[in-house]
Amino acid sequence: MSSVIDLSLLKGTPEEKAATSAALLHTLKTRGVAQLKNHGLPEDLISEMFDYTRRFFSLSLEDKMTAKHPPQANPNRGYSFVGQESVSAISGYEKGLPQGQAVRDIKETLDIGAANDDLVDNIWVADEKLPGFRKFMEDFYTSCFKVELEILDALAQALGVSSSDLRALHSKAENEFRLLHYPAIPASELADGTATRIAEHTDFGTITMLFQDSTGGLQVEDQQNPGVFRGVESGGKSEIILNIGDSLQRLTNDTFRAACHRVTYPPTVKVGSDELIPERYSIAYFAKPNRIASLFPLKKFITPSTPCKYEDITAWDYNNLRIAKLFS
Ligand SMILES: O=C(O)CCC(=O)C(=O)O
Ligand SMILES: [Fe+2]
Repeated sequence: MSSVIDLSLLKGTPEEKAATSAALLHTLKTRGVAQLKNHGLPEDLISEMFDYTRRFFSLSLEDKMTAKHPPQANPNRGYSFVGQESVSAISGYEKGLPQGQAVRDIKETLDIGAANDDLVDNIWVADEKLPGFRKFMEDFYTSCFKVELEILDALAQALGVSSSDLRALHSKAENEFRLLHYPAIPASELADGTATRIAEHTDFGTITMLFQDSTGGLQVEDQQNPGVFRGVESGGKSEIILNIGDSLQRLTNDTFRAACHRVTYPPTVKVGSDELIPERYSIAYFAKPNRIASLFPLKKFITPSTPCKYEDITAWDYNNLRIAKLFS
């Protein structure tokens, strides 16, 4: 079955909406990720976003460091240089596996939040370094929020929960948005397993909407076959790759499990060869519940045969618990 889902059908007849929502749920539960087309974000806008992303990372290190991410995890805003953040510190978290196996991520990132966030300000390079960048990214964030709400409605329908309740949990748009650049490196640098592009992990929020260029290398763990990772080939830059994060896993008491994913060699490059792995750009929009929202599983998912698996915690406390390890 093709896992590319036409999101415009959510605006179709009630039958089309129900079938599309069900297909989304099924794909996420089996494959771990769903590839979405006709989601409403114009192709030109996405091209421009990749263009700005490329231009940001092409600035000198000195310029990028004028917007530097603090050395600690919080506030999670600004530019992180190659080596600053290590995702392997949290690999296996939701599986309860031992953590902290040291693998370096060879990536640089820029973390962005809502322009009007109550708690945390964004950290930008001066506008004259990259005119229009800030405005573009702030607007793009808002456009992603609209798509997020449509996806949440569809998931609510397929799960049989109230879509207004799920929307209410996300009403403040306290989301995060990350630009990523994986520089070109010789394949031999990844050969001994002490470095990768991004180590395996689950995202912390509700859902993640990811855009990737055509380089490849993104892999997701099959939900039915733990330990088996499959490549997610790019269906073009404007495709959204959707995955579930830890917060939705908790809210649904494991009905949905967060998809474990990583980025490594693209399929075109032979493992351990001395070929150059081409650079790669991606953009991730992490939809998160409001900071004050409770992540206690929703009533519908607590039954005699599926007893509650999680303690109560706010989304913000949970998020901070998870990110604390990333920059230590
Ligand atoms: O670069 C990618 O495709 C994935 C990035 C990612 O998983 C993340 O930033 O959480
Ligand atoms: Fe991720």
